[in-house]
Amino acid sequence: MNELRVSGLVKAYGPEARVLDGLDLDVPGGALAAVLGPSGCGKTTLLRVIAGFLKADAGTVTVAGRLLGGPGVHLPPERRRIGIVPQEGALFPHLSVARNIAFGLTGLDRAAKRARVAEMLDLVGLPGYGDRMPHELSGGQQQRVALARALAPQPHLVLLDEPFSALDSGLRGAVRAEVRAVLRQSGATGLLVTHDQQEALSTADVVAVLREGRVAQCATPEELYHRPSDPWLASFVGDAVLVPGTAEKGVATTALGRIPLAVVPAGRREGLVLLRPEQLQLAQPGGPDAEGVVTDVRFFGHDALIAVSVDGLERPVDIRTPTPLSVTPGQRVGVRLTGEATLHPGA
Ligand SMILES: Nc1ncnc2c1ncn2[C@@H]1O[C@H](COP(=O)(O)OP(=O)(O)OP(=O)(O)O)[C@@H](O)[C@H]1O
Repeated sequence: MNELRVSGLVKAYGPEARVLDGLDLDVPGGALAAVLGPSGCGKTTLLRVIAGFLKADAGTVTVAGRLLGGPGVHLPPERRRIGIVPQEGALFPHLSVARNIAFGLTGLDRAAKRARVAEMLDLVGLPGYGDRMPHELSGGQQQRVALARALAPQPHLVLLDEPFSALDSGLRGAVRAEVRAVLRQSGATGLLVTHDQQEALSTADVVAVLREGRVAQCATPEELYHRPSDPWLASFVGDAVLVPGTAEKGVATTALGRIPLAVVPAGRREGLVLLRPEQLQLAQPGGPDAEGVVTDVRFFGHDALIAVSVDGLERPVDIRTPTPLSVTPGQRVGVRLTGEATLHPGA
């Protein structure tokens, strides 16, 4: 299988700038992994080292069991069997769609090349587009051609560097879904670099979050969202409600109420209890629930975030609620908890 294994990768641009600091990452063959992280955390550097454009100072890169880079080994990019889908402007503007796709096809005769180009155009849903020039395509079509070009030489791994950032938001979701489907069909492993957490969660099979030159957590989107390893990850991936609490016998007690814990710590522990805003519900005041005053309402169309200053808590908490809205700022409300939380001891 086409699994990607990155082990102990170190890359510094100078004595002060160690961008990758012993990074480990394993992606199963055929899976699409997203690399997510704050700006400047080293996402592009990681991609460039894997592609072979940059040499690592230490560590190894292996794809489909082949050592591509490591001590004394540095295969050039064209020998790595890695396809690349760069950001916007990826296509050669003076070449037709067919010649763009055929660009990396070496060692095939003309008929075989033509057949492969046609196969790729079918795969990305653009049959008959071979004679068009890139400027005659929409942004979404251009990204599909870029994907076809990357997949044409049958790579083991495809690197996608923020490939959707130039598309408007309406188109982005559809193109993402298509790209994911095409990658699955091709069998290639994918590595998608993005700083858009919604994109990472909705598109990838696994998400690796980079922090300080290493992978802070690599997990399925659901696991990352519901079981982040620490409060920083919780706040970086999605909206987080973090409140002090005490855990005992699998239940956390907080100013918001009591809530079962997904992972039960031994004995009695104190720490930060993580909830997501959709786990908080508005309730009638004067009942058994925690209470507070609505301080702010942010409307998003399908739902809204209601900030509530809860008695006993320093800062307001966010509650995600369906619309139409039933509350206004200044109103006193009850707050009820649902689901399970995680406790981050000593945080
Ligand atoms: N050629 C270079 N020489 C010196 N420093 C560099 C070079 N390329 C990148 N850096 C630095 O390395 C760090 C990581 O850069 P990189 O482009 O890998 O981050 P990134 O996570 O892709 O960022 P972004 O999300 O903003 O694109 C940054 O601090 C950047 O300034």
